[in-house]
Amino acid sequence: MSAPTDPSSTPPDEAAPDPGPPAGVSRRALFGGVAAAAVAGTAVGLGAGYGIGRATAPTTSSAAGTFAFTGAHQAGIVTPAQDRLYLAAFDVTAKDRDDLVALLQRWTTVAARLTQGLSAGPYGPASGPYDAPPDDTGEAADLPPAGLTITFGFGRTLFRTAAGVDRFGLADRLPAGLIELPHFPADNLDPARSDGDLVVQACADDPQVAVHAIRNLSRTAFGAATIRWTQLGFGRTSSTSTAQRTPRNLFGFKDGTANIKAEDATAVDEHVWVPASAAVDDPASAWLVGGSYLVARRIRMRIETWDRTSLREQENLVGRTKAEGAPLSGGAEFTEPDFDVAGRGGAPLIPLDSHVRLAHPDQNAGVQMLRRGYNFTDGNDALGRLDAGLFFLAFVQDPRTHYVPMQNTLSRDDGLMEYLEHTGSGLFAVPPGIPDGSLVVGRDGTPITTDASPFVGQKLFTA
Ligand SMILES: C=CC1=C(C)c2cc3[nH]c(cc4nc(cc5[nH]c(cc1n2)c(C)c5CCC(=O)O)C(CCC(=O)O)=C4C)c(C)c3C=C
Ligand SMILES: [Fe+2]
Repeated sequence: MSAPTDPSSTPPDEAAPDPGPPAGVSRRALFGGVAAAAVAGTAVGLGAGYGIGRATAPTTSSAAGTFAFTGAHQAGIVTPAQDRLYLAAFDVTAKDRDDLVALLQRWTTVAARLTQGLSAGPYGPASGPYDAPPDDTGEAADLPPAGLTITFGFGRTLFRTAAGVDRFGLADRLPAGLIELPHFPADNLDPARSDGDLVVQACADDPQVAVHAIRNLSRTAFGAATIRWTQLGFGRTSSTSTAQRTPRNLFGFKDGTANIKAEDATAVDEHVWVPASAAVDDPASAWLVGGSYLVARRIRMRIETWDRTSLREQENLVGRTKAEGAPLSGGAEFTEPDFDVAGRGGAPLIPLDSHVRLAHPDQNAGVQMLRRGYNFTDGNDALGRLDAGLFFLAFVQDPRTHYVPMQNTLSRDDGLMEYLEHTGSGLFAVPPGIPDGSLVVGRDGTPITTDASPFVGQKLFTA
């Protein structure tokens, strides 16, 4: 048993900000783990001042596996999709605006620490006052940061409850795009897997790191917010960078081929970030400029039926080959589909009810979305069928133009729908990032936040 720590002692990493370089102390410092030169992936490039920052292009320290927490946009959107997801939607129980702000401040501090490979609190899992619970739960103590990103979003009910109550004085800040999603044909949504006042998306290359993040944020929310629903995901179903290979979904098809890639700055600007012009028409959304909207849909896939479907039918439903992911009109994976090419019988090679035809920008007024979904399996039903599918996540500039029309088309006409059932749903406004250099770190590389520090979504309360 280790010796009790003097409760009156200063937490190890809460010394005054220091202009010297981060000393490379571990998040798991007390277990002698990974060096939190983690912060180095970004801080080294920033020089004196040591803001925890991100350059325009997403940066990571390959050695430490960290993504910067700050930047114009939150990490976890255009940063390369990691292999694992743990997402949690929360209901806010805080009674007033100040308590809500305090929660977001605490979350900002913890997220800044965790993403940089530090423990949730300054003492870590096995130190601090002996008669108090440790300030970190400990299950990630010996693990590397695993590229952890934590992304926060706000649901419509944060601004106005379903009954129309403005709990936090935010009703006049409800962005016009944060709509109540309509009922789509064949939706079978479970309210217990839908909506929420707040959402936290934790992505990492190690599931334990992602779970640790949500657990510690949930713990930090005690008395102010409770978990409403969660979703674990594995095997990302999209690539968000040209450097990534295209993964496969549970139907066995490559997924993410035609996704927006981070390197395509024009497409990202045009389809992902909320532009300044949005605030001209809708001043309530001014705080969201530089942010995005997150659409989350839990889509159960009828795996057993699919597995009894011929390869020909599978390919026709998707509109691409199963092996390579090439369009049925010919070429290789990244060849543009040609929807006009017809087969010998005169029918189009890419069927009219195929998924890629109906989801293609040509059929959707040119809109694109940044898909960032994950596979899931959540056990089985009473008939022994897997409760498995695709947890569809997409970041879009405006769900009214970039999601709802496409989902209506797919739900109505997509042949794939026979094999799908939408069982959960959420729409969240994702605020922009915290400016580079605005969170200070101390000598040991630890973020030091005060009541005056910026916090995620701050503009919602001030702008
Ligand atoms: C509303 C948007 C979409 C939902 C919901 C959706 C569900 C879904 N998709 C697949 C499998 C594939 N989707 C593919 C492409 C694709 N899908 C969407 C949108 C939604 N998918 C778009 C915008 C695109 C790109 C279309 C294009 O520009 O060509 C593909 C092909 C490979 C790829 O480009 O990613 C597959 C395969 C499943 C299984 C699914 C629900 C469970
Ligand atoms: Fe799709």
